[in-house]
Amino acid sequence: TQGQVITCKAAVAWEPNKPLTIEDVQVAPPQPGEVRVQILYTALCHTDAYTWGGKDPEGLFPCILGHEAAGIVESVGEGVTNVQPGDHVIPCYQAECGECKTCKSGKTNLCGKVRSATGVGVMLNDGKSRFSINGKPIYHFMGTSTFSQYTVVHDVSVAKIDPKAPLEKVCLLGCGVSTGLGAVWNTAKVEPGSIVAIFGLGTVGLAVAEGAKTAGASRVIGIDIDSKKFDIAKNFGVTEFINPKEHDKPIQQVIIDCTDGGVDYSFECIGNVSVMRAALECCHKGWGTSVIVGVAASGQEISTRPFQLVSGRVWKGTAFGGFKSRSQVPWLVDKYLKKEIKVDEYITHTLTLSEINKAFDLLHEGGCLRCVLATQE
Ligand SMILES: NC(=O)C1=CN([C@@H]2O[C@H](COP(=O)(O)OP(=O)(O)OC[C@H]3O[C@@H](n4cnc5c(N)ncnc54)[C@H](O)[C@@H]3O)[C@@H](O)[C@H]2O)C=CC1
Ligand SMILES: N[C@@H](CCC(=O)N[C@@H](CSC=O)C(=O)NCC(=O)O)C(=O)O
Ligand SMILES: [Zn+2]
Ligand SMILES: [Zn+2]
Repeated sequence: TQGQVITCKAAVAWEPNKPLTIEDVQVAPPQPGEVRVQILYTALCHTDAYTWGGKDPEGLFPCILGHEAAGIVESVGEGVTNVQPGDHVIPCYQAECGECKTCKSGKTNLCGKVRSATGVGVMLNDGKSRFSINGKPIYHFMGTSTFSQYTVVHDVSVAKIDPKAPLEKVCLLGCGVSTGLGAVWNTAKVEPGSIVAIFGLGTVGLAVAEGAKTAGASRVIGIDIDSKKFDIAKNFGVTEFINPKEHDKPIQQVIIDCTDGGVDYSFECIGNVSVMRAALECCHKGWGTSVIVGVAASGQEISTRPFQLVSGRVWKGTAFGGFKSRSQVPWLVDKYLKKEIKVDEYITHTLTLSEINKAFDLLHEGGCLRCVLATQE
């Protein structure tokens, strides 16, 4: 297949909210600096649903969604040295080139090398898509497009991992689990003894809980409007639960009252701007830090009284938990292999690529954390 166009199955999102259809898609060979990957397993993240739902200002249609996956390198373009055919890899929507201004800053995991292209659904080399159906281009998504049996990614957007790792599990390290852990370890830098509040107990929020537990937090307060989440959350380190629907007072006041003035760290893992405000305002004055992890819909804005910040609270955000993708995803995979972090526990459902619409339905049901799709049926 090297150097040839591959025709394979992919789930195409033609329009927002319209069911995806499985199509025969032509995947062009990788150009210089590109890697063609056979995707074996891909999970769905809430961000896929957000873009499919028309809430993403960068959402372009028709496109191939998907960004939490694992596979094997099929071929590489000219000049690619970091991976070779046969390598086991995790595509990384947050690139790491190591050479651009932001990579070299040492202050962030955001990489600027390919972001301008991935934000408009194309590849950097020629500004075009590698996907087409009978000559009609189909946009890439987040530089990964993993709802396909084959995809093409930039070489700076692929992490080589230990071939011993089960790809049907570690695909989750391509987004949700890594993001939650990193939000605690890299962005907030939670210290032992801290009181932590987590708003939203989906995969991302539960990974925050696991990160907080390993960081030595003394109390981990989980807040969710779905009380069914509470039982499972105990297994990830949540020690106390609050359902805002069961309280008359604003949730920030409920939390302040039960924590002697507020929490040390809070994490918003929903994408709701009102909850983002509550998450900031439940922090302790003088030092409490709130991290925005959730992705809010196009047009939404956050607000609070400036006094909240003047009086010492800190408002931050995180992308991919602050992890440098190509360097640190292999490290996370190794931690999983050493049983130092959970991954299997987040997988509540397994389906095939052709059942992807059912998987999107499941994502909106309380009982689903992550649904992993096998792509090679
Ligand atoms: N910043 C980043 O790098 C990343 C951000 N995300 C974003 O993180 C968010 C969470 O993702 P998932 O865990 O996959 O989503 P999810 O949908 O599985 O979890 C969200 C949870 O929030 C709860 N919830 C909804 N409204 C609520 C409210 N008003 N108050 C309290 N709880 C509420 C739901 O019951 C659910 O348990 C999404 O917005 C996603 O787009 C995901 C991955 C990476
Ligand atoms: N396209 C959206 C922004 C979506 C967003 O914030 N994405 C996160 C990752 S969410 C993963 O599930 C992210 O890493 N953001 C940083 C980035 O460089 O994209 C919009 O335009 O609002
Ligand atoms: Zn994601
Ligand atoms: Zn870079």
